[in-house]
Amino acid sequence: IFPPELRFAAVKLFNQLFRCFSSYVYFDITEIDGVNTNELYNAVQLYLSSSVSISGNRLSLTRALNSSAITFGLSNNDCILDSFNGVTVQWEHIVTQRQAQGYLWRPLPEEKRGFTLRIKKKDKPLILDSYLDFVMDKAEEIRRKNQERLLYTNSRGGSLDSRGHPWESVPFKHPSTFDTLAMDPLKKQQIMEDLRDFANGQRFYQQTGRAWKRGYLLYGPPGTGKSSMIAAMANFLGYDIYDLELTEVHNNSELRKLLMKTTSKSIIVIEDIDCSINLTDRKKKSPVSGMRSYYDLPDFRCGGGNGGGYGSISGDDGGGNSITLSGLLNFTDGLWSCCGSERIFVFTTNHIEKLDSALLRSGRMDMHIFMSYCSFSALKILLKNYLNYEEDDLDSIVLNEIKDVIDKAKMTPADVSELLIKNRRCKNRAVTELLETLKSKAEKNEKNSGELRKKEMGLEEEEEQEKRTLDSPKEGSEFEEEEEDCRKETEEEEDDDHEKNNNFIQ
Ligand SMILES: Nc1ncnc2c1ncn2[C@@H]1O[C@H](COP(=O)(O)OP(=O)(O)OP(=O)(O)O)[C@@H](O)[C@H]1O
Ligand SMILES: [Mg+2]
Repeated sequence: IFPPELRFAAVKLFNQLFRCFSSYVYFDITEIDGVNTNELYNAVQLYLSSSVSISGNRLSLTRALNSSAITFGLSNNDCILDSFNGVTVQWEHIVTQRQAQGYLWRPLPEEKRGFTLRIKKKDKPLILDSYLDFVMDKAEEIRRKNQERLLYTNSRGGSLDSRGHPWESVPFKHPSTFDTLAMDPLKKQQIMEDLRDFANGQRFYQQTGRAWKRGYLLYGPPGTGKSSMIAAMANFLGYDIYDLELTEVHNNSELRKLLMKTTSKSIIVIEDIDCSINLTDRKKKSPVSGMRSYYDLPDFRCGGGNGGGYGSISGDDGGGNSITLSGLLNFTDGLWSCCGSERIFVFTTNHIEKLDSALLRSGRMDMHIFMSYCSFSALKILLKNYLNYEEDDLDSIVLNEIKDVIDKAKMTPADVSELLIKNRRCKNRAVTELLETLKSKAEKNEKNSGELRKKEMGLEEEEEQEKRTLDSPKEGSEFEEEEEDCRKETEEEEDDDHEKNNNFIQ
């Protein structure tokens, strides 16, 4: 009976009256704002997926491109309550049919989707100030967690891609985690806590006026898990990895450009740093110039031109065609290192003694982590991961035997895991072979160290002998000794006189 316009006006009036007297305010977040996609809508959807989980009756499931996880979402016209700082809010997912449209340059979906946020009027300031920011941050975190991580490399040697990017990326799917990493559990815990503190430390870094970055140096013999640790760090934090190949970088400014093109929340890795650049103490005098230090000198690069070893020194001092140590130091700790934030630098080396102390100081390499040979606690982790062995499953006699020899054997986790993989079908054989290998290695090491000790003792004796022959009295020295004695006596007499005089004066 009523014309539609009148009916629409009446509903609108009723709604307005209702909202006037209601103690709630409503915010509509539509999927498409005009013709642009509304970022907030996607963020809310993702955020709610973490709180909805699998508890609802009817949920919508999505899996985005490049995502490694399925996310749950609210179904059409469903509601969910959320609380933030003690305030309860309600989200409603509203889906309606879109009315027929005229010609659009970009066709819109047939359904009109949006979230309506209902909050108490008195809570409005709190919600608008921080809740929506919180939702955005949380959504970003979930997105990062679900998204595949990327491994970037600069192996193109400085050339840029069509978008001006010097880095090439591939999906990063390394399965190493802190659970699979065999090392002392206490040390592992410390590293994990340090990483967690770093990732949650935005306010701390701001308060203390420090750039939000942290450096780790992983050192130890080959096969002790340095690269595996980097992968575990990336998986733990959900960061991308930039694997910087220093031998592909031609000069300091190229290094800086590479740094500028890295994103936040990433780990920048330089593996085998001692092989990539000459990193002797920058205070040492250069053998070539005599005046300038290594710090000022251009780098002697590995594998450059003359195949292996450090390349030759060019006449250039930094701005030209090779990286210098100072360039690298600026890269890790200079003003440029803080473009972007939340960066972790990881350097690895087999020879820490070769590195410049300037590179090792706190602020550049904040934490030095020694990756050691396989210890008993590390072995237990490997046995559990590779053979599904718990400590109680093993015979205590065998366990004690292993405990006795494992440190002396100096076997790397890589060697141990290889042995376990080889025998993974027969657990008993794996353990017996492991024990045998450990014993024979321990014996060999002891024999070697005994021989070395003997050699050293022999050398020491020879040196002593040489010293004795050099120190043996020469002709005329007796007279010198007598003279020395006389001199001492006169000096003592003089001192006595002085004392007497002094006493007297006093
Ligand atoms: N601590 C460890 N925990 C678990 N697995 C390990 C560990 N160390 C080594 N491995 C195994 O050995 C292999 C080699 O280890 P990784 O590449 O991490 O050693 P690395 O210390 O980086 O050696 P390099 O100095 O030669 O680069 C890995 O594939 C991993 O499976
Ligand atoms: Mg490695």
